[in-house]
Amino acid sequence: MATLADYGPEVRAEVKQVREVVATLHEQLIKWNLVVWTAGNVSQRLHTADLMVIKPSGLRYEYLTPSSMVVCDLDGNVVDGAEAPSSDTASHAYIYRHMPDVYGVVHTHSTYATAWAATGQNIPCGLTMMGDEFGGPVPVGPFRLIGSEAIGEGVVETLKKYPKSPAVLMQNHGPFTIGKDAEAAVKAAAMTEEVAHTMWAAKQLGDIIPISQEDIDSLNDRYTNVYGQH
Ligand SMILES: O=C(CO)[C@@H](O)[C@H](O)COP(=O)(O)O
Repeated sequence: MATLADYGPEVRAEVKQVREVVATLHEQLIKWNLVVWTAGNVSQRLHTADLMVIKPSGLRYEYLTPSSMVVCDLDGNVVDGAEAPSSDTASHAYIYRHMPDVYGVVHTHSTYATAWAATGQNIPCGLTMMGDEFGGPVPVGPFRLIGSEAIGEGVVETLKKYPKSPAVLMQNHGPFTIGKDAEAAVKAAAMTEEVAHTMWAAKQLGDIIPISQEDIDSLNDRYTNVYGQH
């Protein structure tokens, strides 16, 4: 099995940088109230080699450091790190192998998104923000047991049906989000929780007013191509 020493200086330099990024982004999961105790995980794929950096399993967030992040290949084998990698490593690896534009994956158990997952309901697209961020509803994925690539398969198969969504609510489990890097996937996790909360509150008040698909597409197009600094 390869070790990090088998890779060149460019790869080792990227590993160092990505370890820092991934360790620091776990602080954002706490800041946005997306995880409790040791639940949840962040990973980022490298550009210089078929490797990813992921959280160690079951370590409390306050003990996470760049050096405790685990480097794995895209089959989930450990290439560098003293700790055992996240329980969801094989699923993150599956997503990277099957979605070549994805360089960040995040899993949380954020409260409202996970409540929708427990009921097996898509979050309906009733907010302009959802048109922007998700291009439609936030979809529910199938129930899958933890510990293999089965969750990753469920995420990928669900996103084939909802290609604009950066999030899947795995049934009875919680959100898995993707992005062009780990920061984008963390943002998607925060946005998922925000809309899950608002749409839950809206349901308590009455019926959701749907937004037409044409308007959703227009919102998503503007947000993707015009919004922000270009
Ligand atoms: O729910 C799950 C497993 O999918 C995880 O979020 C655990 O709660 C945290 O697992 P580690 O990443 O610490 O192994």
